[in-house]
Amino acid sequence: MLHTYFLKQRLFKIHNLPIRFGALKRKFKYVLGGVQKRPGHKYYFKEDYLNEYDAFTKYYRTICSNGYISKISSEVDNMGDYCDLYNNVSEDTKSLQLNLFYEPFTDHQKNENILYATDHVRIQRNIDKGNQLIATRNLSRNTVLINEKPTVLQVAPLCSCVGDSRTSLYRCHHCGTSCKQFYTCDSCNVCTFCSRKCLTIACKEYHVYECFGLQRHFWSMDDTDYGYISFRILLYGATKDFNTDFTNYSYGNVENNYPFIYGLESHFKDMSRTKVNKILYSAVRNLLYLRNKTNFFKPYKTKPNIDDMYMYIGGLLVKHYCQAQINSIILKFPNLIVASGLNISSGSGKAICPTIALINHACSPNATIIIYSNYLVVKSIKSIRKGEEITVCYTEVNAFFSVAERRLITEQLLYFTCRCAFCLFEENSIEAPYKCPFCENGNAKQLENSNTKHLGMCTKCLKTFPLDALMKHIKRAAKYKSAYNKTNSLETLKKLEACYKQIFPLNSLHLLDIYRLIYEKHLGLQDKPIEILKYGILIFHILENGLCTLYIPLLSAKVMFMYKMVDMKRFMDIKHVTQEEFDVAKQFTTEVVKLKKDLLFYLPEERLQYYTYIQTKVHSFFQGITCP
Ligand SMILES: C[S@@+](CC[C@H](N)C(=O)[O-])C[C@H]1O[C@@H](n2cnc3c(N)ncnc32)[C@H](O)[C@@H]1O
Repeated sequence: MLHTYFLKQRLFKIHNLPIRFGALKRKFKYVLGGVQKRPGHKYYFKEDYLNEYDAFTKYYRTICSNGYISKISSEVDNMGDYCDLYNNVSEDTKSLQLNLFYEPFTDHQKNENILYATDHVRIQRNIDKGNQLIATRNLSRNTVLINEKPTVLQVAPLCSCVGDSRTSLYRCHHCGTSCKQFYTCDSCNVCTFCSRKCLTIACKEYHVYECFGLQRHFWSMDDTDYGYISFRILLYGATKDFNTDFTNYSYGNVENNYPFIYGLESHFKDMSRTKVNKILYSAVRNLLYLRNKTNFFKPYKTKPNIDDMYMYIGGLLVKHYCQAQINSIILKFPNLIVASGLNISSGSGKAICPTIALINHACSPNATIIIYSNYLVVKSIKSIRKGEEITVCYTEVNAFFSVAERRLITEQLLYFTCRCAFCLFEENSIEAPYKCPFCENGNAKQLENSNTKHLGMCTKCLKTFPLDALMKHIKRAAKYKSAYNKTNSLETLKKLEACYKQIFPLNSLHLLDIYRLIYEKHLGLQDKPIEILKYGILIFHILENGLCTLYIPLLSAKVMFMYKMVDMKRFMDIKHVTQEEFDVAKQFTTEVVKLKKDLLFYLPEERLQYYTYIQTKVHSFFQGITCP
């Protein structure tokens, strides 16, 4: 029995295992995956990651002692006969396979320091989010930023018991290309490859270990299970001697991307116990499969301390499972479904792309990931300013949920509290709502401690100040608010606005609500156009400040706003405005005119011409107006 075997191997004396194993590995110079190891490689464990490793060994010890290990072990040992995978595939299906979506990108400048990226981006460290990608110049929409081939890929193999093979589309198991002709592995007849080269590499590097399991659906391959991809990352690491050294400062290496996979975020420590147990179970299962059903460990069987090796691999499987959860890109291939009308259950999967994994999440993102056959391409979906962070949306959250709802989703599913620009802005308005008397637009909060109950502290300059004066305004504001709710009078609302300006920063959401009410409910065509312009501009300023970037609804709203101004009969009659009003209006119209470049790629030509006409008209009006 396996557990007795492990017992014999003194598997449980593992407290100082990393050090012992480091020495062990150097001693072994072992052979993995049929590839002869080069001598002299360094092996080490990073202090930070001992936790996954320790957790695995502890779990293993527990399930060995309560007999559970024999249950998993017999599950692996009794894996049934393989199914009739692939036999049902007709000739017709084969003729449906086309490499429709291959689109090589050759026209962009390569980044010298980041593998697969264009020179439009660079890496920066952020205290809250770790690595982030930053735009090195102003970018227009639809710009290619990264064009990456997955380092590790999971493509669910085609099988009649998983999906209807007659309407399925084939993808290369190794590189993901959708292909016209394919080759299959002789022994499993399950995995399809686009070329003999892919087949040979796959068989040599990892397929030899997975072949048996794939025939028997050992891995579920569904969206929420990362057992298979963690196994594949491990096998990729094995071909690179688990070498996690990177000597120069550039990010990514085609020859050995394992150090960069190894360095990916895992959030192991943030996961719930149930989740961790699921991962540990998957790791044990994979480990037993490797041990019982493949010759992965064969080169070490005769060596002492083979038990250390098992624990080391188990720890890595846990680590890679966690990393895959956080960093894999789910491949749905919707472009293929739309274009071909095919069910592509066989074509879906996951990809590990260390360069794309540098991109952080945002609830209002400025880039997206597109799948082109065997490439994953990151393209901008908005115009991006130089220095702005490149972001994509990881999950089904969007800016229309509240910050609390969005954070609940990222915390539960992805183990981090979202700190994107949009969330921070909203958070500040809720958690530290007050105006700081010392710095412009600083957000201050009330200190919680009972001794300091009447003290406020600015989150920006960290200075404290008495809240008494603010409290007076807050009381007064409450009075005005209830009065407004009863009377709906513009006069009261303006008093509330004045009061809010004493309490909240000028770009706060509280003031936005007031401006919106005034603009949408109280100002009509009979009012002074300059008043309308003033409140409209205030609304746009707050929105832009919050959203941090330019995006299409905001842009078209701005132009529609200008259109409204042009349409107002009395607008053209304005002869005199105050210097202040004039400056604000001029600055705004100049900004809008500058946006033409952005509009250029957002709008069809007819609409663009129309919008440009409006912009120019209002702009020239303000250029021509006289001031006292
Ligand atoms: C795919 S990685 C992105 C690169 C990562 N910053 C790094 O240093 O490796 C995802 C991880 O980045 C961090 N992250 C991404 N977006 C974030 C956000 N909006 N707020 C806070 N952390 C974020 C989280 O730790 C998340 O698990």
